[in-house]
Amino acid sequence: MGYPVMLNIANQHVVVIGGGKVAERKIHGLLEAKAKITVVAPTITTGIQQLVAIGELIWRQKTFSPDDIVGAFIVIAATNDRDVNEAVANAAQPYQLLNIVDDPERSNFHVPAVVRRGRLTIAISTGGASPTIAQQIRRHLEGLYDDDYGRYIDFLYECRQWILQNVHDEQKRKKLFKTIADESFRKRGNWEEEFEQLLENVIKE
Ligand SMILES: C[C@@]1(CC(=O)O)C2=NC(=C\c3[nH]c(c(CCC(=O)O)c3CC(=O)O)Cc3[nH]c(c(CC(=O)O)c3CCC(=O)O)/C=C3\N/C(=C\2)[C@@H](CCC(=O)O)[C@]3(C)CC(=O)O)/[C@H]1CCC(=O)O
Ligand SMILES: NC(=O)c1ccc[n+]([C@@H]2O[C@H](COP(=O)([O-])OP(=O)(O)OC[C@H]3O[C@@H](n4cnc5c(N)ncnc54)[C@H](O)[C@@H]3O)[C@@H](O)[C@H]2O)c1
Repeated sequence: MGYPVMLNIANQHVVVIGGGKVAERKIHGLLEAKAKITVVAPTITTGIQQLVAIGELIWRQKTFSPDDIVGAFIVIAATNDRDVNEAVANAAQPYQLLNIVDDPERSNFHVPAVVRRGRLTIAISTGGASPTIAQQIRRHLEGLYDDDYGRYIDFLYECRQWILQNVHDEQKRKKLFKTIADESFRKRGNWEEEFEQLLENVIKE
């Protein structure tokens, strides 16, 4: 059973071997997390070419060699050649995070399907059973959690930071956190005004 985590990979070095359709999909997810990406491949998709042109990542136009992954925090082997992907697996150090797109058994992590709504992240994994089902569940959840929900989550984040800084009474904090996380509060939609009012009331108590 996999152990789910949220990795902070901002400014971390990621090397993607291969520049096809699957590599492009992984690159989009990595860019959202602000990774520093190097792609190693003799040819890349037009989508990746555009990202190279605007300086979002570095392309080394070559076939894989073991020195390409030295110092990488994450290594993704995404070529269409099983032998090359295996060579990448053999070159990786045990402490590197390794995803081989055609060999889940030799990978030490898989990439889940993801819904992002503001600070909310929902990751879906079927543990290699069916990426297509993971995609279906993602689409289903995208319908349940809309952009407004994301704005609500971001609002909660701002409130939480403010409360942690300014409200030192633990009972009051708990009451505030609980109230703004209530479904009825979210649905009424006057988040800012209600929060101001709530603060006044709770602080007076
Ligand atoms: C979720 C998602 C994330 C992402 O890639 O970003 C993802 N695959 C997605 C799509 C997708 N992948 C495939 C198809 C074609 C239909 C089909 O075959 O079913 C489609 C659908 C499509 O392309 O539309 C084929 C496929 N995938 C893997 C193998 C090899 C194998 O299983 O051995 C093969 C056969 C290759 C071959 O032909 O040989 C392996 C993996 N794919 C994973 C993740 C990991 C397990 C996640 C899990 O189990 O939940 C894992 C283990 C490793 C990894 O890649 O991390 C993304 C959906 C994103 C979204 O839409 O939200
Ligand atoms: N994990 C997944 O989500 C998933 C989904 C579909 C397919 N797959 C698997 O992923 C593989 C890649 O699929 P694709 O559609 O992206 O393939 P693709 O044909 O679009 O791209 C292959 C890429 O690999 C590069 N490449 C080939 N030899 C190389 C080498 N020696 N060094 C560096 N780069 C090299 C090519 O230049 C090209 O950029 C498929 O073989 C399939 O088994 C995985």
